[in-house]
Amino acid sequence: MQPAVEARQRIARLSAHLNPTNSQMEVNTMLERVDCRAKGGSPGFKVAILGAAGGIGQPLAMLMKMNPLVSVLHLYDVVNCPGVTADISHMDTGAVVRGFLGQQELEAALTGMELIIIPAGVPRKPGMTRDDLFNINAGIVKTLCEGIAKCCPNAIVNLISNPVNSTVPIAAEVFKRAGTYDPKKLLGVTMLDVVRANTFVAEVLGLDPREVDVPVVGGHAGVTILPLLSQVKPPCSFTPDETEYLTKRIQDGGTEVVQAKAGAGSATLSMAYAAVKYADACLRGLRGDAGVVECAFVASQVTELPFFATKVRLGRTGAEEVYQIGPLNEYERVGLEKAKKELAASIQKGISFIKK
Ligand SMILES: NC(=O)C1=CN([C@@H]2O[C@H](COP(=O)(O)OP(=O)(O)OC[C@H]3O[C@@H](n4cnc5c(N)ncnc54)[C@H](O)[C@@H]3O)[C@@H](O)[C@H]2O)C=CC1
Ligand SMILES: O=C([O-])CC(=O)C(=O)O
Repeated sequence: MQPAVEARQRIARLSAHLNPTNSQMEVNTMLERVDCRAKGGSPGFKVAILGAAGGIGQPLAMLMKMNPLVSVLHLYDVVNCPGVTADISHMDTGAVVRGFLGQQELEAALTGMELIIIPAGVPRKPGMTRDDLFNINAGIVKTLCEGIAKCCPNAIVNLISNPVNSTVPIAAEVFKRAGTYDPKKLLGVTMLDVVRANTFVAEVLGLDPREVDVPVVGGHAGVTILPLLSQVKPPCSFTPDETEYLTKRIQDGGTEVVQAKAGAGSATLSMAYAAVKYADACLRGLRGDAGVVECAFVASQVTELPFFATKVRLGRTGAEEVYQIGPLNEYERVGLEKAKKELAASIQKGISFIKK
């Protein structure tokens, strides 16, 4: 074809794409066509975000588009995805971005993906617990995981949707039913608890949060969030008052944001930051980097419970090693018993949702 003709046709396609009378779906299709030179061939991983148009999804999509380990970024949601995709796709970073709208495009969104991040679902309002989200979010997570089992059974899954203590067991049961369950690849994201713990502990110690490492074990709701202040690095000690203040503030960090947002949702920006920090660790593990260790809520034999959050080593196949809790002081031993009691019920609730 003559270069001039080709250029005119390309401009015609672009003007069609920019025509405000296009429906959302047409814009979506045109975006892929206009994107014809972008083959997604740069080195990196293929990542999908499910719930990409939400409060967490949008900043998460932006930060993943900035991650040099990502070559292809699929954005999926049941609403507003074409707009978010168009917006993010203009960023001059390496990852090729494609948008997918609605259940009929879920399979296309998932096919070929290596890491799936799921922030789909409703957030809390003041006065609610994370468990109050179960009735809506359980069904959403089930449907999305059925799609993953069918279209990308080998992908690593980072599950953010609450209540994480129940949605991770739900996902495991869906994958077991489909015959695709690999416990190493299903990771409940508890990174925000660690991010908060590092921040609040650094404040008390007068340190830079980037120098602080606080293991947070158990789960992701109230008393199941158990910061291990006796294992903080750099080594330090806390008074009983400091221990009480820090433990409560870390456990109630989510509620602090829900109340401050006063009905407009829960943590989104700090969560997107934490999700990207965690996804980046997963991608470095997949690449084969040594010594990538972060906390996550995973299938575990560390306690008598089938799932528990501790530090895990991330490698080419996912969570390749689940670390023990380590030595606890008396305050933490009491906290662990409370955490396990609540966790056992939340895990069972998730399992029963699929088995019923
Ligand atoms: N694990 C953690 O540390 C944290 C978890 N969360 C949880 O993350 C979830 C999302 O929170 P936000 O982004 O603030 O909520 P949001 O309501 O702003 O966004 C959720 C998005 O999910 C989409 N969605 C709903 N059903 C869907 C489906 N079937 N398939 C695909 N997408 C679907 C919605 O259209 C919306 O765009 C909530 O359950 C919240 O509790 C929030 C903060 C921290
Ligand atoms: O508190 C919520 O509902 C959201 C969440 O999980 C968190 O911010 O830790």
